[in-house]
Amino acid sequence: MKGLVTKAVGGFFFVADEQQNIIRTRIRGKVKRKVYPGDFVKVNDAMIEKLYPRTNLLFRPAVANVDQVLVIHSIQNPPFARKMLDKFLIMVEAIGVKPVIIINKIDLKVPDIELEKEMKDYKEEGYQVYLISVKEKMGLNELYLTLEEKLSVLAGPSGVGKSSLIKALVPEARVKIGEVSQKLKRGVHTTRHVELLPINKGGWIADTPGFSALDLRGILSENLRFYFPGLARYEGQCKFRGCTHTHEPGCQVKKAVKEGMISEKRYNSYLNIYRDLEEREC
Ligand SMILES: Nc1nc2c(ncn2[C@@H]2O[C@H](COP(=O)(O)OP(=O)(O)OP(=O)(O)O)[C@@H](O)[C@H]2O)c(=O)[nH]1
Ligand SMILES: [Zn+2]
Repeated sequence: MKGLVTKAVGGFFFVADEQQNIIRTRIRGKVKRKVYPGDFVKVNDAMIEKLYPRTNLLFRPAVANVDQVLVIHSIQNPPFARKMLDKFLIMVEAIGVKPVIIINKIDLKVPDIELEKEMKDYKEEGYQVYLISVKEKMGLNELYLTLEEKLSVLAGPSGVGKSSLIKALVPEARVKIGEVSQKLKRGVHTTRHVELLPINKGGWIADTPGFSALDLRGILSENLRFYFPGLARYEGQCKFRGCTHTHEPGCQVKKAVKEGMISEKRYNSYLNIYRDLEEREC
């Protein structure tokens, strides 16, 4: 059978079939490459015989074949911060995985934030945006649908509700199993093993969130424009090849900002982060 590795621990690999039934396997010595959660493998007699090629491999958490990263922020506690959200989006874009924006805690009333308006820019740029409250179970059904048939990883700053969301999404019994095995593991190992948890109709979510700390190391200012979909659309249309859309004459991006085709806030965010990166590169 072809299966999905959900967890690798102590020389064992837990592999799920299409119905999300999980069996414990070992691996044949002839499979030389390291196998990660998210990998597709061929299993015979509870032995992994083959590793299928992967589309990507994330680090921290180490998960293969990630379909989307759910970038979660909260409206309050911690307060919503656009620059922070933009940086998370850049990180996900840079690894070539699709980001999905989630704003949590919409049950908290914040008079000076018009969330719908704030999110309009992102939607126009092509991002899926979900406004939810894990606490009040608002918006979760809609979110559920985007998780079908996909492997998702959560990312976002501390305290925004990542663990709460995972618990809300994964059926009760499965979470309990996860918690028990977590306790058992702690006694034996100190390392944290990523586990993929089944959600719905072939959907999986990693129980360990990705990069909660933010740094854009490895991202060059000259490449930043590719990680803003609204700007990337104009690639090759400016007067100068490799135009960074910052100071060059004949820039179609700047023109589009003036004409209201590109969100001014998003463009300013680009300039702001561009300068941060440039400063670091000096
Ligand atoms: N008001 C409100 N509080 C929430 C909601 N979701 C989560 N919280 C609370 O926010 C706090 C942080 O939630 P966690 O799920 O631990 O957040 P996290 O992102 O996993 O945090 P880290 O583990 O630090 O990365 C907890 O006190 C939750 O009860 C929500 O929808 N509304
Ligand atoms: Zn330009």
